Amino acid sequence: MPATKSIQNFYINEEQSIYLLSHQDAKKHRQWLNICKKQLGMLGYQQVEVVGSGAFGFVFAGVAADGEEWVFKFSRITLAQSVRDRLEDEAFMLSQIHNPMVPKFFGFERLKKQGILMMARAKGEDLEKVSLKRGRFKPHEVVALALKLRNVLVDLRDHKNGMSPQPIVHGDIKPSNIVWDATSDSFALVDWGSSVYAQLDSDGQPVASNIMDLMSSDVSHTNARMGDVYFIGDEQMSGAQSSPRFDEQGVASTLYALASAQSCRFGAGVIPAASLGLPQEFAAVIDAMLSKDKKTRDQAGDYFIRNMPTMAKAYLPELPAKTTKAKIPFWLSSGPEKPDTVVYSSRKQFLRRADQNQQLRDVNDAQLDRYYKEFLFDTGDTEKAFLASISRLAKYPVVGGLSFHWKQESLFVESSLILYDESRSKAFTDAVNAAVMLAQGITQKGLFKCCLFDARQTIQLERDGTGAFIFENLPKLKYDVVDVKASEITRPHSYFEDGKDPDEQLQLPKAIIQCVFELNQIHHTGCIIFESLHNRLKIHHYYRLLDASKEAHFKSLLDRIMQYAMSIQDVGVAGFMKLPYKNTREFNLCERQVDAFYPRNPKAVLDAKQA
Ligand SMILES: Nc1ncnc2c1ncn2[C@@H]1O[C@H](COP(=O)(O)OP(=O)(O)OP(=O)(O)O)[C@@H](O)[C@H]1O
Repeated sequence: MPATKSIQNFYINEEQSIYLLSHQDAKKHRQWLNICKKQLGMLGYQQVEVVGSGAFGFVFAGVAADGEEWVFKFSRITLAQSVRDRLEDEAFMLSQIHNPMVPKFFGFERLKKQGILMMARAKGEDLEKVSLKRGRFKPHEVVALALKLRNVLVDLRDHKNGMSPQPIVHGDIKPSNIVWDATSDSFALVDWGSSVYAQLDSDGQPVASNIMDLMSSDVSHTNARMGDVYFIGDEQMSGAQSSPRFDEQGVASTLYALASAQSCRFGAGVIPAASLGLPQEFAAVIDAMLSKDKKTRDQAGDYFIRNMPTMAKAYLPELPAKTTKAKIPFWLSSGPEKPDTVVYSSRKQFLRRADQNQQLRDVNDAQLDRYYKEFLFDTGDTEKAFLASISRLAKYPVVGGLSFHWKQESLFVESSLILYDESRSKAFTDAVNAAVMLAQGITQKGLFKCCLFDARQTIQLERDGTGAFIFENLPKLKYDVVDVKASEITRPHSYFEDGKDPDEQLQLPKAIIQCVFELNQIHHTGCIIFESLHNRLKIHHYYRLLDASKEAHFKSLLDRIMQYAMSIQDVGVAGFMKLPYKNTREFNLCERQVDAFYPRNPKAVLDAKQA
């Protein structure tokens, strides 16, 4: 497609809420997205839209003049050249695969440093998005998907170069890389950026598909690429030679994540597949595929490939849905605009504790978020799964706070969560429950807290050359008012006073602390985080006043906090969170959730229900 030559100067920013970028960066980011859209429009593509973004790129879609739907994948220009070159490798692998489950390759262009991969658009939505909307997938859905994925694995293993076997490894199978169309029930496997020709077959024997491989002296080295560390198996993680086993692992992780409403594989020790109401044989295979023991994993993988067609024939009618109760309460709220949720947590401290090799010691805050995935290596699986479950909560339009306190034999959870989309209640309940169950599986004593706020409301003030803040009118801290029954107001409520957080290095002016102390006398929930940088100050916050009679006082305190914030000179982060009641819920620690399988005789269950 030579016409793409006119697309120039693409720059894609780091992935974060656009509302947290500086005003200038946000403007640049929007401008670039608009340039992309406009350029694609000028090339004759219509209905151009952003359909996805990942760690490596940005994905646009548009409809060509002949009605065909195209996808354009741009690599992030901020990444190292070697990483950006992967887009060309991805284009090559995609061009090699001809499978109804893989989008057709259209072309690859390089414009200055910017690569653009063009391919057919897969119909539908990726399964991570579907999972966030629906919560736990139903047993028959998981089993049907398992059969489809098993068939893809077989196709990839059977790939040939002419007459010689040349198995392909996708290397990054996970929910967000599977696009599903509900109407036609069609699936597509996207993102071939980690794909390679397998070096070993599933029995661990070298694959010598061409003479070059045989002559290569480098056969002991891996050609494998890193997939998403939340989904790949142990061998791919540890740099073993590439083999079809990698994708078996991706498939097992994907099925597990969708069945359990999580965004990773690491929770399987605490919330095993055997506890998810799946058919017993199927659950056992998934748990064994996720096992720590290679032999068990491989045997289960073989069993999965061999027996999935039979397992998928089982009669799995949808059973009357039991309403799942949220283990911790949340409130529903509606508003004209949904929050763009960002989570701010004490996970750095939490991670540092689990970081035995002390690799995190020298990492500053901003970097830590970026390198977070890489630093997961030394953390325990359940801790990883717990942190991933908290990140999953932030994918919902929600504000609030959570505090998990592990003491002796119990876990205490204080919470205040407000969800701004009723249609997501069920899915959010599943996500919250997964977070609590994972927390129950953590044995180390300690405290973890997080605030979820709306990045759209974040106040940003730039400093001038002297360090003074630039503004015409001092922005105001916003709040909602919800008048709670008087009887509830008398209940004791907690304040965020658990000592100094080592992650919060910012020294706040005493006057601010005094105001926060006074605020604490008024019944409310909320959080405020001051993030002071050299050139600007960000104030993330949400406030919900629960005693309308105190509004005047409440408002004046918030105004005073803003005034005193103008004297912040120090650099760092500090914050306060206020939850409505102390120790909202107490849970037993629980190493592993109990077994729960799909009934052996579902008809009997249905008949009993009808009777
Ligand atoms: N051909 C396609 N058709 C439809 N949607 C697509 C297609 N390719 C990508 N997408 C969408 O774009 C998203 C991001 O694409 P992709 O996974 O290729 O990017 P990435 O930067 O490599 O992501 P990651 O960091 O997750 O590896 C996908 O999750 C999917 O929703």
